[in-house]
Amino acid sequence: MGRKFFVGGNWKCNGTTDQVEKIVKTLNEGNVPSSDVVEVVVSPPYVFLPVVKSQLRQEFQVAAQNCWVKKGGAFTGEISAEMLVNLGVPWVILGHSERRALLGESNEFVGDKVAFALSQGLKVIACVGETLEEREAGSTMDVVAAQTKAIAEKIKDWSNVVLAYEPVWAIGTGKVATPAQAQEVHASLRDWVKINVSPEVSESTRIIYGGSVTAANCKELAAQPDVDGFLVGGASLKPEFIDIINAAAV
Ligand SMILES: O=C[C@H](O)COP(=O)(O)O
Repeated sequence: MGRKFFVGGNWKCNGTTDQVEKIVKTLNEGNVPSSDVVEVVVSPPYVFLPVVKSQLRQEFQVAAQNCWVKKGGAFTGEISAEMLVNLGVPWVILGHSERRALLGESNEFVGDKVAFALSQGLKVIACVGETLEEREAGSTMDVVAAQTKAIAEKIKDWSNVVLAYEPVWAIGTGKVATPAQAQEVHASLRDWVKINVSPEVSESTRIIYGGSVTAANCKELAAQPDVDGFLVGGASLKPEFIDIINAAAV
């Protein structure tokens, strides 16, 4: 199949310069598989991107946690895709559920952002996932499909996209999806992409899981055939992130 395992660390809105440098030191000293085996991307807050990029071991990459939906200009407080490219930041996380829920980002807005970021040369970690209410109502796959469709309608080339399935009820709650729950949604999502985009894109696109991933649960999740990696929040700030990077290594 050849989908390289992908581990993203989303630091969210955390850190001081000292803390960030400490995390980078831990990452730099960690024993991890070669970048041929695992792709590692860490996502500090915007303001720390330059320092992290300059200090981080070369085989690890950085991602921004968001970017503006179109070309920069009179958009106070926003950061444009062109600026990230200019800084040499290769990746951006888009559509994270915290932004969807707290900042009202709609499926369509996220689709537009993904399309614009790709057009500028960024690689995108695009997040989808259902709330607890939606899961309990049995609409998990409808929600995930609608979020993915809004992206699929706006892009043609999926080679620079990683899909992150992050059930909202599992984010920061310690309530991780079981390996079977994660596999079920990942397989359905891969199927959706096969039918609605193409079999090739479905085969090659990495679908990673996010939501209370820790050193303790990552191996079992990583063993699922359609789990191609992780997007880690809380645990990416801790030394156990190194264990998570090693999750797929046998
Ligand atoms: O982007 C990462 C996710 O929101 C997961 O966060 P968490 O690992 O703290 O649950």
